[in-house]
Amino acid sequence: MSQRRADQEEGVRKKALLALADGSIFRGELAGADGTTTGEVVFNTAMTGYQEILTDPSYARQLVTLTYPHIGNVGTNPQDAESDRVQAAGLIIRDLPLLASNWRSHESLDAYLRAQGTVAIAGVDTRRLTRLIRDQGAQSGCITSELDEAEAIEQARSFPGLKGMDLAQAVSTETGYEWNEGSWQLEGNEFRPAQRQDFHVVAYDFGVKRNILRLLVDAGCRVTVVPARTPASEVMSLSPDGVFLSNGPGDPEPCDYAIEATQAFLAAGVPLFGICLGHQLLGLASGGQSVKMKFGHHGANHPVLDVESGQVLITSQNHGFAIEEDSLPDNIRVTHRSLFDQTLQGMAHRDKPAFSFQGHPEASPGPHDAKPLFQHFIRLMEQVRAGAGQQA
Ligand SMILES: NC(=O)CC[C@H](N)C(=O)O
Repeated sequence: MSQRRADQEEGVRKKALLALADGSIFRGELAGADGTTTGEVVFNTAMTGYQEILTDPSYARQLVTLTYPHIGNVGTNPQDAESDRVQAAGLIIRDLPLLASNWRSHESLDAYLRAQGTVAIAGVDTRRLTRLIRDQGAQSGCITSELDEAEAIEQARSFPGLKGMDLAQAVSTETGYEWNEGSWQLEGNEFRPAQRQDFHVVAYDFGVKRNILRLLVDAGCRVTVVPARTPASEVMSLSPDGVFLSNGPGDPEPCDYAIEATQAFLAAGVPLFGICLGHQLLGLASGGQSVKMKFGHHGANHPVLDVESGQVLITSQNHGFAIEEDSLPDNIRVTHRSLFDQTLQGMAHRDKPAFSFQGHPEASPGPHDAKPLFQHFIRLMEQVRAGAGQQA
């Protein structure tokens, strides 16, 4: 059913601007909440999944530019959120359609953003902005419906950038909980209930996306989610078959508590699977180094080479930091590389049951080519349980 967006007409007409730290100004109209927001400006090239992107905790403190020009066509719904709220610091789009139309839609994007207090700007020349970021690198920005140009530039410059920022503990859950919900099913428009619970997985929440937890449940895991700063000893007392290191925002390097815990799991030979920030933490815990990328990878169609099989996976990506392949010790083998820039996309320990992936096998949004990695984690837990193997 179509929803007329009469309630947002006023908001769309109100002027807003985006200022970058380099002094660039983009003029547009306010979409979402009135006010001012700052963060690191990045671009995402996915053509679908704006609600999943907005609610992905890995986007904390970032102003997300969506390069697909029409954003809002299918409205928003309660099921597609990857966490309990909008996590991106702001949204930058070309065109906010006048109608939101989809059988699952509950609310227009504009109304949703306003309810969430998220400042967004529409009518921006996102192609110019994306080229600027691609050429000069991600930079700090400010979206405002209330400041003048000079004030907005000053605000943009006051945002220090994500390098050195530990945001994982800022977005993590305060208390542990059990997660029992499987993936969303078209039939019945509902989430698949947990079926088997063959393995107990403790999942660190550094900003975890719900679809990761759902795919662990689908794969036959009982999932206990724990806060980012939970010591390894506490996790070990839960007798997990495996430990999962989640995605999350910010720089992995200052997360010393998580790096330390990961080292303890490696030493104990517990099966480990890391996604995105979790991959970076495994890299650091293994002796590697992380770097801030020029503008990162944010999209849903990035080709990644599976080094051993020679297969190319089309993947979902969202990261601004990376582990440097050259910094990895000899006991790590490279399993995946980006075909865009050859950066490290996946690795495994040769002598421990630990592996990780830089992209997003849970997609949401994006293609499912890398989804078999969840089965790989299951096989690893099976092998360790059977005492048959120590390699990822
Ligand atoms: N999605 C993620 O987990 C992102 C990891 C990290 N914050 C980065 O930007 O590289």
